[in-house]
Amino acid sequence: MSALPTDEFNRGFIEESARFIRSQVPVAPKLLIICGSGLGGLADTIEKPVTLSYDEIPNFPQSTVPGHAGELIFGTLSNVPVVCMKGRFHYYEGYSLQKVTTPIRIMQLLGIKGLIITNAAGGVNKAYQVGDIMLIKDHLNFFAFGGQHPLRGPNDPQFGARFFPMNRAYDRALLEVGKRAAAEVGLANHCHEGVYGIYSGPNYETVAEIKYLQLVGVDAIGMSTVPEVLVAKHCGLPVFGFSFITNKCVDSYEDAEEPNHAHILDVVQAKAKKLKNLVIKFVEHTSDQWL
Ligand SMILES: O=P(O)(O)O[C@H]1O[C@H](CO)[C@@H](O)[C@H]1O
Ligand code: HPA
Repeated sequence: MSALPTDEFNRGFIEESARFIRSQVPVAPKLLIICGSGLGGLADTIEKPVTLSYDEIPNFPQSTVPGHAGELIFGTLSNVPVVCMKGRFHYYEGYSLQKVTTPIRIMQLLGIKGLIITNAAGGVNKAYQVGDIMLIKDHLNFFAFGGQHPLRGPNDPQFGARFFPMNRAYDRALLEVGKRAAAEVGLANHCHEGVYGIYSGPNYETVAEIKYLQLVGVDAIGMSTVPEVLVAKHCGLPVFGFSFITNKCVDSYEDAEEPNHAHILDVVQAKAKKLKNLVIKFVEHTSDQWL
């Protein structure tokens, strides 16, 4: 009989990874920070860092995308024990949605109390400019409309309930803190609240697809984040997320501009310091919640 995709998502499998990490890391993390494409520099701000390479950890997926180093960085930020994932996994890499999201479950077993999730995304909303940030207030999960879900298969009630709400997936109070933190680091005029849409990739969108996304209310489009947020919400973790707008999506046949991953990484690099400061401020303002 062929294995269910959930075989790689079950408790025994994930516990093996968690046990290994516990044996290597002096302090259990309270907060997980997932770094989007090129955003690995967010981990530079972590104090007393301890690095584990993904290839050392049993059952952990491997990063295959440029701009995703493939390392876990443990340490503290504003006295909060954190772990930063320098490198996330995407469905287009060939991983199942279960595999893409196993790190969330592993970190939940290690005791995290919340998730900060980041990504590089294309600006679908015409008002968004390259270099802006969008605090994620909601998402459109096109995978789910097609019946693809990381939680398809037997439910493990020790992680969460079979059926669970997503209408407040992106914590409203944390979003307000994010807004305040953005203003404090000088991003007030470059900060939006919006809806993230997931596209499978690996190609960027066609003009017709961008026009469709504009119609259905997507503000920024990327190829990640949604699966991780689903699994985080399933196990009860509050989520704060932001997209960094690396390119304006092309919605006209007259426009010869083409999105390009190397360029996207350069754009992130240019704003890296402000984004780091944003995360530092956010953790500073919310530290009591995680300890
Ligand atoms: O979502 P992150 O991992 O930031 O990466 C984004 O950047 C890549 C495309 O340039 C895609 O993987 C897209 O999802
Ligand atoms: N589309 C999809 N994913 C992306 C984009 C985009 O325009 N920019 C960065 N990640």
